[in-house]
Parts: sequence; structure tokens; C-alpha cells
Amino acid sequence: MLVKFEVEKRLGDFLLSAAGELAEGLRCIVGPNGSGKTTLMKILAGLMKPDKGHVSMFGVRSVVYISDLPSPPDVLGIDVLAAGRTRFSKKPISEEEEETLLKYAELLGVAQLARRRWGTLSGGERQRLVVAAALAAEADFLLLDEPLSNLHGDWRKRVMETLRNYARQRIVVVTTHHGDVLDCCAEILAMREGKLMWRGPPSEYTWPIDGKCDV
Ligand SMILES: Nc1ncnc2c1ncn2[C@@H]1O[C@H](COP(=O)(O)OP(=O)(O)OP(=O)(O)O)[C@@H](O)[C@H]1O
Repeated sequence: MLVKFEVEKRLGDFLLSAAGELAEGLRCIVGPNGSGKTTLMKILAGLMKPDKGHVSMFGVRSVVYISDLPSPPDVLGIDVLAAGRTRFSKKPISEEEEETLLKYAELLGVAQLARRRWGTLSGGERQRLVVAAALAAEADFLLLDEPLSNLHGDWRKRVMETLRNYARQRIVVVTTHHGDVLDCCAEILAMREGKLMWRGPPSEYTWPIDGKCDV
């Protein structure tokens, strides 16, 4: 599977101009606030149309983009888990389907939240349920915008390790500001002011951390 892109997009004063390709594995897009990470992700996911250029996919049958998953307070954890597959369809979840959903929930330690109501969950519990729902969608190309927000360091690591394993036969792209998890990804794509300034393996990513956790 391969995704190739060469795109330009103007949003007010901001100009995104980026080109590259994405193969199987876990990739992290990093960069300061407003550098264009979300804009690029939405264009790659087909949710935003570029002004110029194109995104071409080879062997990719399904694409899922998830940032947050605003849910009604009364909705059950299991329904949130199912949302990535069914988009809150009213059809009851079959036993077999529930088994699959719980398998992904277990990977992120949230299977026990299946019968809890969204409104009663902590920020970190909600975040892990949302990532589990994204995994359960089983897309060939998965884009997760800031999947680590609200998560403590240990959970950040576990989520990223889970995504790394999941990405063995899929293209998975995440955005993050957390420098402590970059070792988990196959490649880092660093953005500045709408441009992809650098890409390479985490072992070579010395610029521009300058000793801070924030990337
Ligand atoms: N609809 C819009 N109209 C005008 N400017 C926009 C619009 N959408 C986004 N922008 C601007 O485009 C720039 C890039 O935004 P984007 O959300 O892609 O950045 P980001 O790197 O994801 O930032 P963050 O780390 O804060 O989430 C920002 O300056 C933002 O204000």
C-alpha cells in the first residue's frame, strides 16, 4: 500500500505546501501549533480538498480519520467503540462484533468501560476508548489527530506501541506534540509554517528538540 501526495492549500494567510509518500508503518507528524499538521491530515483523508495537487492511493481500500469523537453523555462505551465501524448506526451490535470490539478495547485497557456511560468517564479513559474505536475500524489508512491528548506518559507509550504493532500491515499517521513517544514510530515528518521540513527515522531526529519534551 502506498499514499503519494503533492498538495497546496491556502487558508487565510496560511499556505500549506507539502509533498511525499507514506507506506505501511506508524508515522508521526510533528511541528509547532499552526504549522499545518491537521490541515495536511484532513487533505490526506479526503476531508479537505487541496487548491492544487492531488493525493493518490495505491492498494488502499479504506481510510479513517479521527480527531475527537464527541459523544452524547448517555452513550455506552461499547457504542463508542463501535462508532469507528458503524458510525453510531442504530442496528444492534452482534455478539461476534462485540467480541472484535472488546479485543481492541483490551489492547488499550478499556474493555471494562464497555457498559459505562460516556459522561462518567475521565478524559484519559475517553481518549483510549476513541483510539480503540479507531483501531476497530480496521482501515488500511488510519489518521489519528493528537491521539495522545489527556494521556499520562505510561499510557502515551502503550498507545503508541499498540499503534506500532497495528501498523505492520496498514498505513497509520498520527500527529503529536509529545517528544517522549517518537521512538515508537518508523518515521517522523516535521512541519514548519506549512512545509514538510524534514523526514526520517526517530534515531536521526535531533532537530529541533533542544532538550525539550515538546515537539
Ligand atoms: N478555515 C480556516 N481559515 C483560516 N485559517 C485557517 C483555517 N483553518 C486553519 N487555519 C489556519 O491554518 C494554520 C494551520 O492550522 P492547522 O490546524 O493545520 O495547524 P496544526 O499544526 O494542526 O496546529 P495545532 O498543533 O495547534 O493543532 C493555522 O494558522 C490556522 O489558524
